[in-house]
Amino acid sequence: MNATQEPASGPALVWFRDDLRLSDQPALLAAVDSGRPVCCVFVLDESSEGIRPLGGASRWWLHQSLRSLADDLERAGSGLVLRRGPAADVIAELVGETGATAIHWNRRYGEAERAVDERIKERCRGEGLEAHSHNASLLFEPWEVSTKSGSPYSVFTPFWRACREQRPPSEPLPAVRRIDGWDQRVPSEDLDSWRLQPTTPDWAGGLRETWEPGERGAARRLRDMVDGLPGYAEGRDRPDQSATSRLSPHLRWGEIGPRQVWHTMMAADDSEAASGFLRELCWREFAYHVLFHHPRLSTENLQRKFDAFPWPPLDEDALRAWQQGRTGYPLVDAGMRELWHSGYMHNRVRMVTASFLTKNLLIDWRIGEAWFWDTLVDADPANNAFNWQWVAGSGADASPYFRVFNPETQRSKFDPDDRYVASWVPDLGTDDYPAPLVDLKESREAALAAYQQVRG
Ligand SMILES: Cc1cc2nc3c(=O)[nH]c(=O)nc-3n(C[C@H](O)[C@H](O)[C@H](O)COP(=O)(O)OP(=O)(O)OC[C@H]3O[C@@H](n4cnc5c(N)ncnc54)[C@H](O)[C@@H]3O)c2cc1C
Repeated sequence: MNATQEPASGPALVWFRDDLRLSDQPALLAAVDSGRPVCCVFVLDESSEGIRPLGGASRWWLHQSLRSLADDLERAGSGLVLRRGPAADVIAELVGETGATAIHWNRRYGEAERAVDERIKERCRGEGLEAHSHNASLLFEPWEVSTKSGSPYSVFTPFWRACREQRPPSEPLPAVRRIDGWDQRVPSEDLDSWRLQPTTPDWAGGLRETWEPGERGAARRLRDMVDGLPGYAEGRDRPDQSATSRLSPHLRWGEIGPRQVWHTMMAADDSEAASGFLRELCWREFAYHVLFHHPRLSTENLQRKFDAFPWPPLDEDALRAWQQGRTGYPLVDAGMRELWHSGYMHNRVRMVTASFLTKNLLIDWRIGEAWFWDTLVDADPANNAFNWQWVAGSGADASPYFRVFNPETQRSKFDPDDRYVASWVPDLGTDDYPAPLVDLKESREAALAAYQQVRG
């Protein structure tokens, strides 16, 4: 960074990350309120140590979301500078190029991301620049909720109770409508040159027809959810109904913040239904709480005794059948095909497909987590690994090891008329549909025998 710049003359940098919105956007609002001109930037960082590369569906989403953010910023009076590279170096270069005197960002909670932020903060301190971090993506930050003895929660229900007993999450901040944008041009890369979208083959048709990435799409989903709130409690477990919000990718990229969701729901007429919905939203908070305290969540068993789990050698054919939705179990296949087509899968079906992979096929949960990471539009650093470990039994407040979801029982319970299955598995009942890959009873018993070895 160039310490010879006149301190007061430079802009405030706003570094966008998982917070691609203009409303309830503390970093942006603080920069605007500081009275300095504002230079908005997004850095595609695929090379800092420990940063996990984005999956394919997330890359697609990010492309659309950045386009939408750039349009919204332009309407408000600012450009969006796009750069690629190790974030700490890129931000340092930008400070040098613009003479920025302050940097604002919203906090992230992964270990590698925090290390990058810390490096930048240290540099700023050394050079007399202001570095301000804010909370945009959680209701309660991981260090704000703890047990009476001061330790992190490892069980959800007391965590949820503690969240409710805390002061309510603060009100969302007003949307930024006018930005005094930094008018001296700095080079920006072309979004298309980042190749976040597939070209040939173009597998994103299903994503395009299903989603509207960006802040407007997120607000629309929230409005629809308020209208659908009365049906949530009963319908949320039913993949054949559209009872859930589908806010997850919007929350993942911060096109909407949880404070906005919380307060909108609290203002809704049906407080009981709202509370049921907010409980689910707090699973997201809990996953981040766990990620913060167990940074290797996507690679290490939370319960270390599971390190001794006797995973057999990987059966590549079985894995491929699961990925392609050709296991011969219609609910599993419907979920995996929905995922491939739309980048989404209903929560109940995620649990069933994950249980089938880890327990009926005895394939390591990390392999399933990686597939979801690549294919989900909501692939989330906390929620994905947290839930995989929950299903596998190795995680926090996890499903007990002996709980093996039976995909046929789940199908008759949660998709009683086969409407969901029929919409994704049109070949069911034809000669093209595969025979069952494994016997449910035998594979369940094999799983239980393997799990017995790590009980203790
Ligand atoms: C194996 C597996 C992997 C998963 N991977 C992800 C992931 O990568 N990203 C992700 O956002 N969710 C993940 N989930 C959690 C859950 O399936 C999705 O959040 C939910 O299906 C999103 O749909 P929705 O927005 O309509 O949910 P709604 O029912 O409308 O819930 C509202 C919001 O609450 C949060 N939420 C709901 N359920 C959970 C949960 N079990 N854990 C954490 N947060 C929750 C989400 O942010 C969601 O958008 C996973 C679940 C399983 C079983």
